[in-house]
Amino acid sequence: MVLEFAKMEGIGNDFVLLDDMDGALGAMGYPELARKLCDRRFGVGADGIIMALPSETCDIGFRIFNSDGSEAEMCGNGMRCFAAFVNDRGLLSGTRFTVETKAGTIVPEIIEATQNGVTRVCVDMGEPILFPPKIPFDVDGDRAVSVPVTADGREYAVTAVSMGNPHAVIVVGRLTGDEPTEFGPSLEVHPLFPEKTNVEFVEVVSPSEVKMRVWERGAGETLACGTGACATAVATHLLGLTGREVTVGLKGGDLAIAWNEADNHILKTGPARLVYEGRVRL
Ligand SMILES: N[C@@H](CCC[C@H](N)C(=O)O)C(=O)O
Repeated sequence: MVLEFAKMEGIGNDFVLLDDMDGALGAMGYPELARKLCDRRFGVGADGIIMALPSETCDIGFRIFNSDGSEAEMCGNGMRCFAAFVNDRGLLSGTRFTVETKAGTIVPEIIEATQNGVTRVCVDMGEPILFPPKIPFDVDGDRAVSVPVTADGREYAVTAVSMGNPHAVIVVGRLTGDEPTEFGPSLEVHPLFPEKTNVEFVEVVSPSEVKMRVWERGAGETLACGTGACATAVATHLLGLTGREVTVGLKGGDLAIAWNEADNHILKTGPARLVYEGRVRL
């Protein structure tokens, strides 16, 4: 079977995008398809695959599978790539549309049309949720923003934020860059996170700028994570370290995050780029 795909990236977080509006690929099993296509030696190579699907509740449907075949509820960088893919292929008309995901309805808007393969997209990522519910209340009866978590004999102050998918955000003094591979694997499978978790290590540069490195659930260290950048902006704001608008600097580039006070929604703005289009034999 020969499959047509688009290889795209959002600040270095890369994906294989597939049009499955007619459901023909579902029979192959998306998890297996993800493992095969994401393999960087025997496949195309990517952090995940993203499917464009029909939807009964939104303009279009979106599913994301990590490189290990596990399904995630949402993907922030992937959503910008998806919006550019949908727009460039003419799957929908208009520059703003509703997308059904396992994390609810997400609304991307193309704010700068594709030029040299690059599209600028702003995504309404919805509302963040502090979790898990087991997190204790502090002495004043407020919910603690972070909890101590021990993994591999080390203690971390973790702020757990769901953007539909789980994130464990840890503020460190100064990033060395080795944190994801050193500490990510044991935190990803910590029992506090029954669905496993993405792990973000964060250095606060100023009230409007942070640096973040990430270990992703089901994909390992990646160059960037959009939902992770949103979770980071929420955590650092709740910890009193940043304002509601922050630039998150990742290995692959920057994302602008704004947490709107009026409706509690998070807007994430950044680029999406078509790397190439191709055909692969499976
Ligand atoms: N890189 C993504 C998140 C992809 C899913 C994640 N690994 C998970 O399992 O939750 C992003 O940009 O948000």
